[in-house]
Amino acid sequence: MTAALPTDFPAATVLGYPRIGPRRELKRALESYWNGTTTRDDLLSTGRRLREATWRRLAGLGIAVPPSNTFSYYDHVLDTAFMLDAVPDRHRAAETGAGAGAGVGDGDGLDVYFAMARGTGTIAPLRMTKWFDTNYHYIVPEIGPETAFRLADEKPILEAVEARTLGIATRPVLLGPVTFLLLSEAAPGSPEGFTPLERLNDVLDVYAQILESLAAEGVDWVQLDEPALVADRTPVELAAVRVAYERLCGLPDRPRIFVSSYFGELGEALPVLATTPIDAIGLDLVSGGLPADLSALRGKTVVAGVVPGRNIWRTHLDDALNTLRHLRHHVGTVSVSTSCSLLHVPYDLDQETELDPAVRERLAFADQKAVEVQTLANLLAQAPAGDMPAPPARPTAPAPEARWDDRSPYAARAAAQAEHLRLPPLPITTIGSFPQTGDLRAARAALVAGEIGEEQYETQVKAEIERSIRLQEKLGLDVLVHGEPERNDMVQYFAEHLDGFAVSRHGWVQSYGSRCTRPPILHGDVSRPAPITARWTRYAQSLTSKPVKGMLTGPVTIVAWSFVREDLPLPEVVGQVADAIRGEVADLQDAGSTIIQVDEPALRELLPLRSADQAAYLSWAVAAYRHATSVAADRTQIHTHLCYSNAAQVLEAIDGLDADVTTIESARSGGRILPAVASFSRGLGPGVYDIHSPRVPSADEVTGLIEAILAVLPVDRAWINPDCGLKTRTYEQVEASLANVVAARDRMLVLTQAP
Ligand code: MET
Ligand SMILES: [Zn+2]
Repeated sequence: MTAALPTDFPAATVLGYPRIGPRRELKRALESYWNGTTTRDDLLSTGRRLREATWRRLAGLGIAVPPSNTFSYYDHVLDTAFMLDAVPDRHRAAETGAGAGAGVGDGDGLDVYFAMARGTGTIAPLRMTKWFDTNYHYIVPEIGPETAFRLADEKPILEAVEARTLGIATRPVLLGPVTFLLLSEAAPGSPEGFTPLERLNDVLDVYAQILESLAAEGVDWVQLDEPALVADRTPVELAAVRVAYERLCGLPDRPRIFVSSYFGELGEALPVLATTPIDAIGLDLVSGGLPADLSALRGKTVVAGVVPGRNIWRTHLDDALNTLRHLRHHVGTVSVSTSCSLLHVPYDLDQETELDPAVRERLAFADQKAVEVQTLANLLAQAPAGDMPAPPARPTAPAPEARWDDRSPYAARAAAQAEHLRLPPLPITTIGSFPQTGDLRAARAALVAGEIGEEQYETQVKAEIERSIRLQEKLGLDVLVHGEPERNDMVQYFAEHLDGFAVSRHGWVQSYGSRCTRPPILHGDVSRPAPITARWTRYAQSLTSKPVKGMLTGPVTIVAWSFVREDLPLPEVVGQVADAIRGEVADLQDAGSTIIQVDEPALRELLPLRSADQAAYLSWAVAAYRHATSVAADRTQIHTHLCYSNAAQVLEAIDGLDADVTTIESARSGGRILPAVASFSRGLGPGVYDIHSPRVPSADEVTGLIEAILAVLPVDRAWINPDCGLKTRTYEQVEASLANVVAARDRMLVLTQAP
């Protein structure tokens, strides 16, 4: 069957939509499936219901042809790897009798799929890392010279058919082949110098097959997402773009091809893409400006991303309309869309009945953005033809001058701290949070609902602090934490206690798999009306003679994980938050804390995608951190913590934070960061326990990781700790794992101190 004559691209569209469910239904369905309380059929039917609700909702809001295949049981990059059968051998073993041809689309392959995402009792998962400069994490596929690609999962086709059965025509969304390969890493054992992009032609065979099947199902348009093209790309990579789209466009029977780019400007990739025969091209006109030369786009449908897809402020409709009119004048055919998928914003502002109306009226969530897109398409249709000067680009603020009071040189601080703290060699610490028990979550919900009072809640928080302190003492850890039981989330907690922030009730966005965060809304000037954390740390310290670390979230991370006002330059907003955190450092120190940790796990996340912009960012980000921490006296030991990041890219900046001790995720990626951090001149704790998985590492395994650390770091600067906080684990897992960490460290000490 050949596709019917394809129709024009819809006048208004969104590039994607949240998938976790308006009430996080998918989160619940996944977690209960994983812990065995519900069946696979329960999970599959939740998936079906959420997809149907999405398509109906978008159609109801005026999005005539909503996107499909934007749903995922875990992550869309993982879906793509699975679809292509890029399944590492170690995960194939997790197959529970489903046999070859089992997909996620039909549910048969779910166990292998989840093994890739989360590991099993014995098999390590694939690596996970941040999706461009967002707080969403994707699973990193492993591709080798031998990976045998084939169409193993028909999910994109099944979803399009599923929607059509409901009477809704959709536009299937696929991760583009070039971005897929650029985000993949070489499978272990690949020859030196191999890059996954070398496998482009084989991957294209499968994409060709999918496009042909979609055409046969009567699909008019397919969307191929190529966000990797907004970062710096080599000539070889740009040539791959040409190869990919000439090949796919050359298929005799195919849907029309829309290539969307987002998170920045296409730059030198634009002329390459524009000279392939693709039918439509998507530009993110929120994070980037209009291309200087619009003539290259003539003859294509330009899908103009003028409605911000990843923040929650209303669109400036006048500016957006002017951009659209200018674009239409110069290129001809223009459709209106969001700047990127709406995956990164919450569902519906109408659910937020408790928000301050003055803040609320400035906001738009996913559903409101769909309406904005539709509104703009109508305004554009009514607007007379003719040129319109495009609104001037938002001025980029000059980076503020880096200012902080320097602490003494590290050697002097280290001596003062050694004298004061008297820690054993290879000290063991944790990253801050201890398991958030069901009881605690229930108590917090009861407090919010007014069912229990502050006092009762506080009693329960104190009981949790005591429980974690007792456990840490029993296990023999050296630097304790209070466990953060009073914090719902490491950013939201601070937002709730600082002026200038609002918090939403249902504003969840997916972070990874079933995990969501509820980013606070930073809408005004930030200040600290009263001290926040010192009293909890002081209480924990009253229970033990071991040092208890004070625990703070850094200014960059607080801003990175919030929705941030647009009317002030980002460095200025971060500077305001740094001031508030500096106040907390001072308070903790005054309350007797000898060790204070200021976490910056999001340091790399805000790193601009283009290398030309990176140095300026790193300099103001580092300055903010140093401003926040430099109030510490020499003998106060400052720790920082980073995770989820490809930290290698920002090592110099991490060093520039000048923290006395840096703890960093490492176990999850098998210690591959170690060679790069060996040059660190201060204390360093590469993680020896991957807390993302329920697995308990054996003492032997941890010993191996400590050995690898000591191969690159001197004993007197090495710290032993997990990869990240323990809040997502159970007490049982944590106790068993940390006991093995202590056993491994003790074994190592005997070895290193043997004569
Ligand atoms: C994502 S980094 C987490 C750091 C925080 N202190 C915790 O342990 O939860
Ligand atoms: Zn972390």
